[in-house]
Amino acid sequence: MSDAPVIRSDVPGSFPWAVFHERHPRLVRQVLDALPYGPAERAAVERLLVESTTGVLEPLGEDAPDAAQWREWGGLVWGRPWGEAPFLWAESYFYRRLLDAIGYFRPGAWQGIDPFAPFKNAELAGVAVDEELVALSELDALPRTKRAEALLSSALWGNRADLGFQITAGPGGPASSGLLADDSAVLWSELDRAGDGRVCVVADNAGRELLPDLVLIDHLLTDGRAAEVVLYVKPQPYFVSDATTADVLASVDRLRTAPSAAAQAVGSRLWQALNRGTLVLRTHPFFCAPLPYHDLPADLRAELAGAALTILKGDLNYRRLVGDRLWPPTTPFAETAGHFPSAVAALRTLKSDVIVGLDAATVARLDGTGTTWRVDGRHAVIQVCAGS
Ligand SMILES: O=P(O)(O)OC[C@@]1(O)O[C@H](CO)[C@@H](O)[C@@H]1O
Repeated sequence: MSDAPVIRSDVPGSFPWAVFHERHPRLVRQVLDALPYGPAERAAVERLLVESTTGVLEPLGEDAPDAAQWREWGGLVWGRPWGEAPFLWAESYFYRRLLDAIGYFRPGAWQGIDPFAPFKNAELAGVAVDEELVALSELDALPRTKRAEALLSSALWGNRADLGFQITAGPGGPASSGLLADDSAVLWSELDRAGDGRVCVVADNAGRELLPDLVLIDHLLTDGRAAEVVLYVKPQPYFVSDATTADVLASVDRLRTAPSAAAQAVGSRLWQALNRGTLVLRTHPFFCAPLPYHDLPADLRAELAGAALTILKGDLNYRRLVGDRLWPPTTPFAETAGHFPSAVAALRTLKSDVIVGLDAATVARLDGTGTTWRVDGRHAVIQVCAGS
């Protein structure tokens, strides 16, 4: 076990503290403004905000379908201030309790209604998406290697389009300033080595991140880099814009009806791939669990073990892969990701304190800038832990 400190949200002024005390209050206002929830839901959401900033962790009611599971996942945290729980745990539980507050799992009018759908829909409908999809037609003219690089890059930087992050950083966030680690050559060689195996993609955000992810998946399938792609999505709304099955369907539809022949062709091929079973959508409750991937349950571990490569998208998946700890940033990536059941690639823009696999000169340069480089979304990594 590592002795790197587990990140918590009880240090005023820290990034995790700001998530609870600045990001969540804004998020809650936006959720309550976006849908006409009644007095009971509104009061429950307000109570959650007070509990999660100044109160102690209360378990789910016994009538919740996953109450027993969460009691077990919580272990000794119940009755403790939220900030004393691991940040990863507490943040995940916040989203579960938000669904509880708005009646997502309770029989009634709000059952199954995604509280984040208004934001996701607005993003998907935006003209910026049309412009991005029109640009797809330029890719056909590129040589194979350049096309693959461009698709990987847009799937990577698409991770900035995370609606939770934008609540505090503003739309689009600051301009990007580059890759801090780039194992993309290893990623492509892992795919080539595996020939026509199965590639798993663990999705992150819907909308402007999922669209380039889907275009990359189409490339893997049509370019002979994967015989089958399994796309894992969340079983329920989570971390604001995380993709669910409904979001994948909306994105495929957006592609098929886009004002760009190239985008329409991608959308049609993905539809056919779903029909044929070369593209498979899957989910698992563990994708909304408050735990690191080190604790993968046996069934999901076995499923992922069969992959030639698993691509994990985004910041939260990165935190779950390497462990949500204040690692020395020069800790080798393989030391923290080697437990994963298949070769694994992380495509992540930096939006939280966790980082590994950097060289000392890069860390010194970034620290010397005096910026919030670990959390401001301007930097990214492509890190790969190859299979044996
Ligand atoms: O996983 P994603 O969408 O890339 O990022 C999730 C995120 O916005 O939420 C967490 C803080 O709330 C951080 O891990 C990160 O900033």
